[in-house]
Amino acid sequence: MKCEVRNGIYWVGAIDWNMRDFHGYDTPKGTSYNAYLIVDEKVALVDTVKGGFSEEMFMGIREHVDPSKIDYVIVNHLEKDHSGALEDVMAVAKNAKVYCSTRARAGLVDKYGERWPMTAVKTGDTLKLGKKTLRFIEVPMVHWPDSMFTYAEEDKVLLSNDAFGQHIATSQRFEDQVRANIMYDARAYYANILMPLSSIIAGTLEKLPALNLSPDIIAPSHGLIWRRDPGRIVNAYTAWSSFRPKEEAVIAYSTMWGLTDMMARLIAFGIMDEGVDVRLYDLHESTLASVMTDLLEARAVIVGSSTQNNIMLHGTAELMAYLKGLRPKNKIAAAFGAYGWAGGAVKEIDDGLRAIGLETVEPLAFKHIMTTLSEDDKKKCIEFGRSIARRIKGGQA
Ligand SMILES: Cc1cc2nc3c(=O)[nH]c(=O)nc-3n(C[C@H](O)[C@H](O)[C@H](O)COP(=O)(O)O)c2cc1C
Repeated sequence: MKCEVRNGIYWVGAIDWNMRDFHGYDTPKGTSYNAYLIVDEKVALVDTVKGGFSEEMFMGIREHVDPSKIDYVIVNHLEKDHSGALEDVMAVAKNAKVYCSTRARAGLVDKYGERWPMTAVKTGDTLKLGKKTLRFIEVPMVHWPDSMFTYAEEDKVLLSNDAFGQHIATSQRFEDQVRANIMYDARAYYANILMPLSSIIAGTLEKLPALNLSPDIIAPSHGLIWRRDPGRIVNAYTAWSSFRPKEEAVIAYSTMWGLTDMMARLIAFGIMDEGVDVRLYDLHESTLASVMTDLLEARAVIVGSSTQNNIMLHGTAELMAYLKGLRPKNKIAAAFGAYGWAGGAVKEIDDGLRAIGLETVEPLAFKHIMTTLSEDDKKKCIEFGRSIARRIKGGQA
């Protein structure tokens, strides 16, 4: 498949239509591994693909050059979905030299030894290919300590590796060619992979103007390339990394016999009554990834579970572990749920939300052995939702 990104810069990646779980994050739409070939007097390959997809990448490369003619392989990131085919490339491109960050070099030496000539580069270092210049920008922890961007200076193409990506497999390569709203997929990717790195990402974004980067095209290592107004995705990252919230709430809960579900629905009514958007997820029916995608922009997260054997149900426990790792910030948080005798789940959730550092409100728990709520309890649920919504809007709870 031929795809020119701009002036001799080609997409030569692979499409993984069937990828459904990416290091534990649900990827219902699959993904792509984007490698880029830059053809000038010298030929550079920026990133490779996941192991097992080498032939698809070589087919793309052969559309433009004989793979043995590759002079440089730029490793923007060590992770196996990008460097998995490096060994295959180096076996064919016998004279190629590897360029990567110092940390990536250490990782490559660890795995492969000093098998190939490898040059460690730092921010501002350049590599001349002829008319084209590649500039390297280290971006540690966007996504791993070794991560790096490569900027094709004259063509204003930023090869951003894991930043600005989306997990989606499509027959098109550019975002402007796709009818679906890719911003949702970009948000899902950010929420489930990059959220815990937000303060570092915010700091990196602040530094970019001083580096004099003004990309016309942002070409990430997963999903579609941003060609139409790439500022949109940069602005979205600025908002996401600073946890700038919208007036929205997410309710996520688990239930055995439906009482906690009833509470959740009534809390949602209260939130809606105040004119605030809410989304509700039964955690035994929903993916954690979809919850996190909405939670990223929501001002409030309301987590529920009934008590089973003194603790929360496993669906909620999984969410709490997921939240702990992804470390959301700037959120109002509340716990709720039903129990039959001594309870335990709601306190456990409340303690967990506090430990994450969220702004918790007084939890709501009802003791009911039978799955029904009194009229008074129903009113309490609605008022619980209303008070959270008022807080979301910045007024008094
Ligand atoms: C298998 C099982 C174990 C339970 N364990 C506890 C428990 O340890 N402590 C408690 O207070 N209630 C316990 N309950 C009672 C439920 O928490 C109670 O019925 C609650 O109202 C159910 O809410 P739900 O319909 O949202 O699941 C248990 C119920 C079941 C079915």
